[in-house]
Amino acid sequence: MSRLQKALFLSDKGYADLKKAIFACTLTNLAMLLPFCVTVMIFSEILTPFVNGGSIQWNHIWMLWGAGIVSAILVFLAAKNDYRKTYIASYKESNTTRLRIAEHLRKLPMNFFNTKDLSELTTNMMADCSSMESLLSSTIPPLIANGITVTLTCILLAFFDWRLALCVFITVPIAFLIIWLSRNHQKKLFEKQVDAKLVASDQVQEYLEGMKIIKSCGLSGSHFSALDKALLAMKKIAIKVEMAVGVFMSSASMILQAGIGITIFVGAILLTQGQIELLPLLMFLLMVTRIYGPILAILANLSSLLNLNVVTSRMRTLLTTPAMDGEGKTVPNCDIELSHVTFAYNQEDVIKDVSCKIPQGSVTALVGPSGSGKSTISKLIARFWDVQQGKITVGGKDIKSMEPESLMSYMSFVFQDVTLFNDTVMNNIRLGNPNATDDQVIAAAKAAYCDEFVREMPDGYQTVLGENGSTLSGGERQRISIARALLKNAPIILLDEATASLDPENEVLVQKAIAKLVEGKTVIMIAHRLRTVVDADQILVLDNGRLAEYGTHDELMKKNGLYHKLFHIQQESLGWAV
Ligand SMILES: Nc1ncnc2c1ncn2[C@@H]1O[C@H](COP(=O)(O)OP(=O)(O)OP(=O)(O)O)[C@@H](O)[C@H]1O
Repeated sequence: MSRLQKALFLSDKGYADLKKAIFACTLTNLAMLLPFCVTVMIFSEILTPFVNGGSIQWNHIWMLWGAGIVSAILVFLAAKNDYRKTYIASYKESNTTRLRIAEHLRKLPMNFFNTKDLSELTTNMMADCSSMESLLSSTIPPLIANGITVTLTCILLAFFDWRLALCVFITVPIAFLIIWLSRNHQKKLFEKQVDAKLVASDQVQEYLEGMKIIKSCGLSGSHFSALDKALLAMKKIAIKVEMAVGVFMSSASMILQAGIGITIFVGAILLTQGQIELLPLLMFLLMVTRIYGPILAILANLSSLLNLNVVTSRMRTLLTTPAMDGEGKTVPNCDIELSHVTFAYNQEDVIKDVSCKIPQGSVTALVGPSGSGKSTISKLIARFWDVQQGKITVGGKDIKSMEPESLMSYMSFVFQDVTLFNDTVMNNIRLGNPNATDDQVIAAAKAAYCDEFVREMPDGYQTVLGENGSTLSGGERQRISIARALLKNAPIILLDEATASLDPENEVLVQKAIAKLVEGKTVIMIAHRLRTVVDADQILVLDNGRLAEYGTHDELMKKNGLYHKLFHIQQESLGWAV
């Protein structure tokens, strides 16, 4: 893999396309020299009689006109090919990169998402990929193509008159030096700009997410000062970047174009000394006016390329973060065992030396005070995170050795916060099993008591739910998630007491749906209300990350420990109901 391919995170196809784009762009640049050469030749035909005497050769001029038309057609064809090869290929490649990032994200452990927020990842996938897109389409191919064209023109001019050619290019190294020396300053500013954009998009997202609070507390936009500040900072740094780039580019451009003056001056001396004739000198000067455009384009593209690292560093961090690996294993049964499991999200252990067995086909309830680690245990069993000490096995196999996807095929979740996608009801339920037919989806929806409310929607199962299904009630969302789980028909069900915040009518429907879902399955249930767990086969009582006690409801009540205490507190609070 070449350094450029590595630096730009290009796929093999993307790199091959980039090489084709550079070639196509070079062809266009060379083709564009043709009409110019024809113009110079026509000019020379017209001027020759004035300088050397004689008459204008009209047949030559008409032939050159014909050549001009042919060269214009060639330019058109080359530009069309160039456009196809550069822009279309770069859009394809950035699409591939976005999919690659999405695919990689899916395989990353959840602790990666603890350190990144949503807007940073969105920026990674959208803005950084767009910057790469523009590097691939409008920076790298023109940079290399212009480099080749300028070198060829330089050789041509040197053949014509090496002394004048030297005058033309004498300012080029100085212009390059200015851009090169300014690179650190530009890079720092560019980094600040990228950070400011990130902070601003973070603030915009927070502002939109907090709209309910902003409205309910009567806060106007200007009161949301963090957003104000972030947008102002972004504006300021954008102006600074433009000013800095503008100053360096115009200085480089000014020094570069001083080469025309030097060439005219030296040309005039050579003319007076009789070392060059007037007509060749005029032709030379005409060609010189064309050379600085591509060199300036190289300088502009070079400064974008020098900031390549800033654009790619976040993408590099993301794509080089090791994914959760493992083999696509099958397990002989669904017995789950935790042995001496210890886990910390950051520094402090939140699960401490927990060991327990969850036999296949049993119902296990996880209970304990808030923050005791119930959700964490269920997420560790699903391998959202890897444990730091001890191990978790399913069917005797360490889940660390199992590919997350194959482990996930044994599990279904029903959590309180249901995620729905901006898609039809049918497709939202089908997520449980992408291969399910419409009839199977509808059967699962019926079993989860969704059918009735779905049919009342404007387009029934084809109704688009909108952003996270905001038009549905909590109970309806829950039932859709149960329909998904029913469709998946996984042998292990993880339930986060799903009915906690529902009204009685919805609670009955959801409970009935859950009863169908858990039939004959291995169930792990996070319970906040202890009256819902009295029939569980075993209850694991967690206290500050430790397994304080376990047993059936009756056994635990007899122990007179934490469970007994929590149960009584809840019974009493039920009596307080207003
Ligand atoms: N993503 C996270 N990053 C860092 N700390 C976390 C994260 N999720 C949970 N914690 C911390 O881990 C501890 C256990 O949290 P967990 O959610 O597992 O408890 P819980 O018993 O399910 O709580 P609750 O009943 O309130 O839902 C808590 O101290 C919590 O603050």
